[in-house]
Amino acid sequence: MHTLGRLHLITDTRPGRDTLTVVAAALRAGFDTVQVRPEDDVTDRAAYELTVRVLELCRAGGATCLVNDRLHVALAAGADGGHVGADDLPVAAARRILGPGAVLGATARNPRAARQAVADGASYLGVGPAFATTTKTGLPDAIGPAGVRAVVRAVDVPVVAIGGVTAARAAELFAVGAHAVAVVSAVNSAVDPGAAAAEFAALVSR
Ligand SMILES: Cc1ncc(COP(=O)(O)OP(=O)(O)O)c(N)n1
Ligand SMILES: Cc1ncsc1CCOP(=O)(O)O
Ligand SMILES: [Mg+2]
Repeated sequence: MHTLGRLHLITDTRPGRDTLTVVAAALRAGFDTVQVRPEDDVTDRAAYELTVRVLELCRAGGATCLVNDRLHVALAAGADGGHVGADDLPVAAARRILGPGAVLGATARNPRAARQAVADGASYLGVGPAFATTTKTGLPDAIGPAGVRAVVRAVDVPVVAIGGVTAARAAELFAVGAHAVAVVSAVNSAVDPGAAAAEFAALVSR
């Protein structure tokens, strides 16, 4: 039984987004994990202040709070852990920084990379892009549910499927063994983020 949540909201700090309002609405709807993911042009000070505010919301809602890339911000704010990918600190170094008890996610797109990330200390894997997305540039082609399944079969830590995930497509990912889904635009860019989040929540409460 995994204690990691099944619905991960990733913050969207791009201009025009009301990050904290979306986080609050998603938590009310049933999201159980928030990953603070400041864009690269966001200062550490602003990233820290955002994390402190998100963490308050997560604590009030019993949710887990993770920070993407900036592990010093995660530690300084007292978040539950962090997430690293190929351009970030290596997984083993991230584990040394966060300590043995923290949640540590690592991006992995194939079974070999997945096994290595787990050996290096990852407690969950972010796997994708599951489907095409425009939220992050420079990504490889989508791996689809079959690619997610290949990673699920290779490791014994929770797999969090990411990339182009909508409520309509999430069921396919759960069906191949993904423990969780992580979403940016499906909730942050929705006209009604709370309603969009509720559609995801309905999938996991069945
Ligand atoms: C759950 C989850 N999976 C994958 C990622 C992507 O991390 P990374 O490859 O380091 O890319 P950036 O998000 O840092 O641009 C993630 N953040 N979360
Ligand atoms: C950060 C990241 N890593 C792989 S896909 C992705 C972005 C996911 O965003 P969306 O849910 O809008 O497709
Ligand atoms: Mg990263």
